[in-house]
Amino acid sequence: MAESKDDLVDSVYQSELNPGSETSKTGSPIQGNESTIASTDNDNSTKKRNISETYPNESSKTLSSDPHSALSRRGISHSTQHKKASVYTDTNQEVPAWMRSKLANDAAHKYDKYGGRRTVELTIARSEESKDPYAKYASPKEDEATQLQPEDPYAKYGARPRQQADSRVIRRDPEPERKRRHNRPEPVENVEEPIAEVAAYTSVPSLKGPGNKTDYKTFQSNISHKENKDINSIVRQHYNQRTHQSKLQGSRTRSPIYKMRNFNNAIKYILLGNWVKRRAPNAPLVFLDLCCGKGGDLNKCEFVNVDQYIGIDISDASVREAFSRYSQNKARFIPQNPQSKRSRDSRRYNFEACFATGDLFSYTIPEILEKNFSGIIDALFPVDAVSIQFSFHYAWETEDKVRTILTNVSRSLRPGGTFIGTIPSSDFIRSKILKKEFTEERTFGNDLYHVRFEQEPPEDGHFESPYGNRYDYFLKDAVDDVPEYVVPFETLRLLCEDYGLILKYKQNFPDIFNLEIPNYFSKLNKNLVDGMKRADGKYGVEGDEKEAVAFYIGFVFEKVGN
Ligand SMILES: C[S@@+](CC[C@H](N)C(=O)[O-])C[C@H]1O[C@@H](n2cnc3c(N)ncnc32)[C@H](O)[C@@H]1O
Repeated sequence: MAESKDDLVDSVYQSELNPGSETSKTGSPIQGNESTIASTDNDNSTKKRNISETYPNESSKTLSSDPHSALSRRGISHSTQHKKASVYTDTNQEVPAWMRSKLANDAAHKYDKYGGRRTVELTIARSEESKDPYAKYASPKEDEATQLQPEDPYAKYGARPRQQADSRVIRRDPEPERKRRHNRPEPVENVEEPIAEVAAYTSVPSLKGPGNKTDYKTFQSNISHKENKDINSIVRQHYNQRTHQSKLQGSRTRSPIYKMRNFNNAIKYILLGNWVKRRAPNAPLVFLDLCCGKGGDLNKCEFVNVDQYIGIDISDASVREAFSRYSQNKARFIPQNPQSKRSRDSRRYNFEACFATGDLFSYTIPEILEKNFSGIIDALFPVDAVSIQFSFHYAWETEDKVRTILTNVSRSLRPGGTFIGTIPSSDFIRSKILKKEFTEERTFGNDLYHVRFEQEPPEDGHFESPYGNRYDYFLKDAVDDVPEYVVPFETLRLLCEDYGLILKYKQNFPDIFNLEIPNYFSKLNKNLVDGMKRADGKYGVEGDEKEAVAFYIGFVFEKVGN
């Protein structure tokens, strides 16, 4: 267990603290020190958390009657102008109330507001799904009239023992004092990998990418001894490598999945556009992006008029990229209230943002954020929307991980706030199993994507436990056989209820697109729309892409309470 916050921190990146100046020494346009990036290595493989056995009473903080004072970004910047990010701060100095109690108590009681776990027995009802909604997505045995069976009754699912510490994970040394003093981001490098494993990058002939405009270098990861690594290590390495390579690949429009990427982005625009809601007309809109990656959803946050963005991801290279993307596109002057933001410059980000590196499936959000953004929980939480896009499936290795991320979601959201995500469809997977559309290598898919199960999936499509049902996922030019886990949706729905999250919406990607895109065509960026134009002149995906996108669903839960 981490004895102190310092145990959790390997390095911190922060824009130059330079109130009054608009340009930091790193060249990023900043205002005060509001644009801050923090990196907290929260890899759980070498640490354990102490989670209490009962939830404390839900203590959703009521916002101050003046929402601007309660949630104001200025509030944060003012305090931090005098007091740099908390890593530099003596713990004896003034700290927020919740943190004082934390410091006074055993570390085990830290962040009680974020709660612990209780062991609950869920009786999972059988899915009422009676027809196969995936029959229309091309499959070799489409004609065989195979009915979907009802969902497995996961009446009982014990948590698996916590993963043992993995000594193979190379931890970064604490950041040298010199770097801390200068508060500068480190140059991008693959910090947790031995040099040999990143040789592919050092041997790239030109750092400017392929010389010929028509060349495109398809992404391939290079992770050795995957079989001996835990999922966090593989995932982080994979997304770190992807971040580095994406700069060298050539024009994105040449990617074999360019249309599919645009399609997936359109889905996310639709989901966020329909479900991110401001609390009140004059209240700032706060958005928490869990597993934010390279900040691919920053544009969508501008689209839905976010005022404050918080992004967290386990991949440090991705987080740095997200911060850099944000810094380069941040509006020079950000209107300070939602009304004046009607005149916001839509080509820029008219919101404040902060980014941190952390393992969201093993640590609470205060543990990840507070060390570097002292007071942030009091100032910005609860938030209006929590988003987790294309990432939740990595958590379904163990019940512990799923409960930790759901605690993070639920404790972060205001009542009425929304939890919005995209995950692989368990119904789609079951449909593949039932139709026996698997090769002998336990694989289904096509030239664009495939799914390979670690173990023979049960013939009736009902996995014994809802957790730990691992497969390797491949998507050309994006994901290179990275392990993921089945997310049995009915289990997710019932678990969410347990966390005060009620299902409002669930739809597969093709249906989201077909039903909603007419409302969005005129609102979406022209390049995005043009990037979905098919050979037949219509818009959407085609060929192998159809099945690859049908693999996913979007969901929305709402936090209940008052
Ligand atoms: C497919 S990417 C999605 C990125 C982004 N949400 C998007 O839609 O573009 C999955 C992301 O999940 C992140 N991730 C996986 N496990 C994580 C964990 N335990 N904690 C935080 N982030 C994690 C990865 O680093 C990666 O950036």
